[in-house]
Formats: sequence, C-alpha cells, structure tokens
Amino acid sequence: MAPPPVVLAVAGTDSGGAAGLAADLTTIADLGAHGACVVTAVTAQDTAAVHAVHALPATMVAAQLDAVLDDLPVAGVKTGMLGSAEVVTLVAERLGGRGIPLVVDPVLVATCGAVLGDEQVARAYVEQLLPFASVVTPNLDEARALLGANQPAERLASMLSRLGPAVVLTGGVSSGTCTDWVAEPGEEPVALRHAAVETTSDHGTGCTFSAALTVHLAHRVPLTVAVRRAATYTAAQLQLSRHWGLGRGRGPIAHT
Ligand SMILES: Nc1ncnc2c1ncn2[C@@H]1O[C@H](COP(=O)(O)OP(=O)(O)O)[C@@H](O)[C@H]1O
Ligand SMILES: Cc1ncc(COP(=O)(O)O)c(N)n1
Repeated sequence: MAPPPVVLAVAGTDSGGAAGLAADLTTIADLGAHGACVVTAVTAQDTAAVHAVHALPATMVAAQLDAVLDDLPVAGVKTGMLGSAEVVTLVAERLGGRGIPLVVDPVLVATCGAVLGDEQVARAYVEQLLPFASVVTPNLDEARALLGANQPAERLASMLSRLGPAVVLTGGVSSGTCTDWVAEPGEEPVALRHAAVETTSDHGTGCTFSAALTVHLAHRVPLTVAVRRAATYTAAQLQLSRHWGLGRGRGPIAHT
C-alpha cells in the first residue's frame, strides 16, 4: 500500500478540542493524509472563552520544524495560530520557497472574540509570510486587520492577492448563503456560494476548512476545485454537529 501524503499543521492547541491542532489533525486524517504537527502555542480554551495563552519560544518551534522537514516528505503545510511576530518570520524563513503548497490561515481573533494575534503579528503576516504563501484564508475581520482597511470582502480579497498569494476570503453568511471570495493573483475575485448550516456548534470551522484545503492542494488539485471540496467537507461536518450543543458557548464543529 502506498504511503499517505504528509501534511504539516503549524498551529496552537485548544484544550476544548474544537479549534487549532485538534481540528487540523482530525481533518487531515479524515481526508486520508498523515498529519505532522508543530505546536506554536498552548491555549487554555473552552467553547466560551480563551482563558490563557502560552506562546512557545521560537527556538522550540524551530526545533520542531527542523525535525519534521529534515525527515518527512511534506506535501502540504498549513499554518494556524502562530502566536508571535517572531514565529511568523521563522515560519516564512523555514517554509518559504520550498515549492510545497503553503496555506496560511491568519488566525488573529477566535470565534469567541479573544485576540490570538496582535498588530505586530498582523504586520509580520503581511510583510514576511504572505509573499511566500500559496493561499491565505482570512475571514472578513482578519482581512480587515491584515490590511487595516474597511472595504467590502471582494475588494479586500483583491488587495490581499496583490501581496502574492491566492486568497480565499471565507465565511460571509447572509440569508442562508455562505459566500467565499476566491482571488488568484492577477485575476478578478470569484464568489463561490453554498447553503449555510444553521448552527451554534461552529468553533473550529476555519481551521477545519483550511486543513481540508491543504490536503486537497497536497494532492495538487486546482485551487477552485480544492476550495469547493473543502467547503463541502466543512459544511458536512457542521451538519453533523448541528444539534450537539456541547459546552456553554459555541460548541465544536464535528471532528468525528
Ligand atoms: N454556517 C455555515 N454553514 C456552512 N458553511 C459555513 C458556515 N460558516 C462558515 N462556513 C464555511 O466554512 C469555511 C470557513 O469559514 P469561516 O467560518 O469564515 O472561518 P473562520 O472560522 O476563520 O471565521 C468557509 O468555506 C465558509 O463558507
Ligand atoms: C488554538 C486556536 N487556533 C485557532 C483558533 C480559531 O478558531 P475559531 O475561529 O473557530 O475560534 C482558536 N480559537 N484557537
């Protein structure tokens, strides 16, 4: 039997098991790839709040990256919460220019509103990491924070794509429909729409989506097809957890 592709997630932990590496590794496994993981930060987090954050020293993040990259044939990488501007720069140095699909989910704010990346982190994304990314997957708030601009989603997608990567600006829900804007460098943004699942069990949705997208890109599936497949997968997981009601806040998207 051929080995599965290796997909690396570089992200933080969520003690509630909804977002971050819990979502990344379960999604990667569910889609038939082997997940390697580099931990950037530990969060004490539940469905309602982020209670504490411990960012790992950059030297420890570097040691994990080196261990994985020196040994395994990594076919795709996704980054989630990176925790500090220093780690954003480190990831750009270690992963940029290797020809491996690199999906950057610029995690700055959690579903519950907690700040997971400050202005310095946002600036490091724009100046250091996005020029090396294959795809960046901000939601509307993250796109606004990255650019310091309050424009409509379509325009923000277009502006971000001028920094180098393709852009998938996710998640605007309106009248039961989700709209994701896909902007490839040098092209007009295209809207991909699908039906929204009505649920409050959606903690970890963005991580699940970007991990699924990375697995499809690791298989060298074209971007638009990969985005459609990742969105379909994410919506199916939201359907599964729709009535769970786990926890006091926004419960986890299904990872089963
Ligand atoms: N209620 C929903 N029903 C179906 N798909 C959704 C829903 N909410 C988000 N999605 C999809 O999940 C993916 C991740 O989007 P989003 O929720 O914006 O990420 P984030 O957690 O970073 O805010 C996108 O494809 C988006 O359209
Ligand atoms: C460790 C970690 N990584 C990412 C997120 C964002 O996920 P969400 O937008 O669902 O809160 C999070 N809350 N925690």
